[in-house]
Amino acid sequence: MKTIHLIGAPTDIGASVRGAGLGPDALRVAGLPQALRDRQLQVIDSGNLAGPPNPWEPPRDGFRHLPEVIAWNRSIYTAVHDALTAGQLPVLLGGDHCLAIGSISAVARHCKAAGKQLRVLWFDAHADTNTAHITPSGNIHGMPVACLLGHGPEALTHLGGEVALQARELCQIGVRSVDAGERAFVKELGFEVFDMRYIDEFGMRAVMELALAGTDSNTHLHVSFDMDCMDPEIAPGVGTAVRGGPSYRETQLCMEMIADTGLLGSLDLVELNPALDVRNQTAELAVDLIESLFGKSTLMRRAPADGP
Ligand SMILES: NC(=[NH2+])NCCC[C@H](N)C(=O)O
Ligand SMILES: [Mn+2]
Ligand SMILES: [Mn+2]
Repeated sequence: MKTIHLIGAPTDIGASVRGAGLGPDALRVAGLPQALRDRQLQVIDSGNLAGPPNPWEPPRDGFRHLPEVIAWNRSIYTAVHDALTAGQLPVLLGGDHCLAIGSISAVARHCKAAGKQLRVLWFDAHADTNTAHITPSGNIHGMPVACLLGHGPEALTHLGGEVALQARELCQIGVRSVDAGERAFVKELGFEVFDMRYIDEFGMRAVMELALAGTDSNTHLHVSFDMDCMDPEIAPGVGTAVRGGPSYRETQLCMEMIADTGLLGSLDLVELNPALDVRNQTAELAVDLIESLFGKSTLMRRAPADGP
C-alpha cells in the first residue's frame, strides 16, 4: 500500500456556518494518524495548509468569498498534485466541501497524465451542483460539482488547465437535499445519483455494486466524503445536517466494498464541524469509516464473488 499523506485544510470559507475549519485537528485528536499506523500503513501528516481568513461577507455576484475560495483551492491543488506525483495517497482533511474543487482537479490532472481511468464517488446529503445563478445561498460548498464539470468561474473550473471531470466519471450516493434550480441542472448534467429513495428501495449493496461497476485495475478511485451524508443522529457535527441519511452499517458497507477493490487512490473527508459536535463523536465516526476504507474488517475480507 502507498504512503498515506494527510493534508489539513482548516477552512470554512465555502460554508454556511463557521466551524469546519476546526475539522483537521478534531480528526487528529480522534486518533486518525495512529489508527492508520496501527493498520501497518505508512502515514505522513504534513500539518495544515495556510490560506486567507474567512471574511464572513454576504454574496457578491452570486458567490460568497470567491477570491478566498480560489486561494485555498490553488494551494490544495498544488499539495494534492505533489502528493500524487510523489506516489502517495493524499487524504484531504477538511474543511468545507468547496475544497474538493482543488483536490479533484489535481486528481483528474494526475490521472490524465498517468493514463488512468478516474471514478469519483461523492458521498453527500446534497448534490453540491449549484451555480452563481441558481444558488439559494452563494455558499461555494454548494457548488463544487458544477465547477468540476466546467460550470463556474474560470479560476475554479480550470485549476488544472482544463475542465476536471466528465459526468460519466462521477456518481453521488446518499443525496436527499437538492435546491429547486439545482434539480434541473443535475438532470441536465446527467451524472449518476443514487439518492436515499434509491438506497431505500434497492439497498446499499446494490448501489455500491453499480457505483463500482466498470472499474478495473487501471481505475483510480477518488472518494469525496461529506460527513453530512450520514444520518445526523450519528453524525451531529456538521453545518448543514439533513435527516434521513444512511446508517452506521450502511456507510461501513460502502467503505468495506471500496476497500475490497484495492483501487482507492485519494480521499476528501470534509464538512466535519467540531463546533457543532458532541464530544468529538462525529470525528471519531470519521476515523472508524476511514479505517474501514483502508481495509479494517471484522473477520475477513470477502471478494464479492464469494458472497451468498
Ligand atoms: N457541502 C455542503 N454541505 N453543501 C451544502 C449545500 C447547501 C445548499 N444546497 C447550498 O447550496 O447552499
Ligand atoms: Mn453536504
Ligand atoms: Mn458536500
